[in-house]
Amino acid sequence: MHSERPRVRLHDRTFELAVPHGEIIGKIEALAARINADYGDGSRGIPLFVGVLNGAFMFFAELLQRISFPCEVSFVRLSSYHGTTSTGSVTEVFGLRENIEARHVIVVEDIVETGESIRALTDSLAAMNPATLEVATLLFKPASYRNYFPIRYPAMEISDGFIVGFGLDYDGLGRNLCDIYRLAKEV
Ligand SMILES: O=P(O)(O)OC[C@H]1O[C@H](OP(=O)(O)OP(=O)(O)O)[C@H](O)[C@@H]1O
Ligand code: HPA
Repeated sequence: MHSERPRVRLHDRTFELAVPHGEIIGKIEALAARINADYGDGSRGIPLFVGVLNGAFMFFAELLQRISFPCEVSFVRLSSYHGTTSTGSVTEVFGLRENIEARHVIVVEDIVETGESIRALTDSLAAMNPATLEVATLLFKPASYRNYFPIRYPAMEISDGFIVGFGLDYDGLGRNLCDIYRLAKEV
């Protein structure tokens, strides 16, 4: 049967609408309210939000506009490559200039799927001795998650399937879409 959902074509694939813009914003507002309730009393000093480029740029901007306590922002980039040893894939973290020791840090991701990226990032940041370290993510795929670090602040949980839009890409395309789309089944 033909689907009525709006579709976009990126490279060789078709994606269909999964989460419209208004619903995304509603989820971000609810998440910001939770974070404001947890951090807003000032007892944690000036928390630092660390956005993970590239994918988190749109979620980061929408979330931070709704944070009501004084805070600082910073960005990091993760770079994955396959090592020559049996340890396999290695992920390095670039770009953090702040000293995060004894600070309250919230990492902001677009999506947490297997948790490999967030494991590399939280391991690396935890070694710098922050007072607390939490993860906020626009999308969380619990069925794929294979990490130990708890994801305290997911805006949305989603089932498996490849997602684009609102910062997320398929081979470089789709980050500018204001809605979230899911890879359509081939017919
Ligand atoms: O939980 P995982 O299975 O590790 O997947 C999630 C990671 O994958 C994406 O990054 P990507 O390397 O595609 O970079 P991008 O942010 O530039 O799109 C996303 O931004 C997360 O960092
Ligand atoms: O579903 C996804 N879409 C785009 N990038 C991703 N990185 C991990 N999962 C995804």
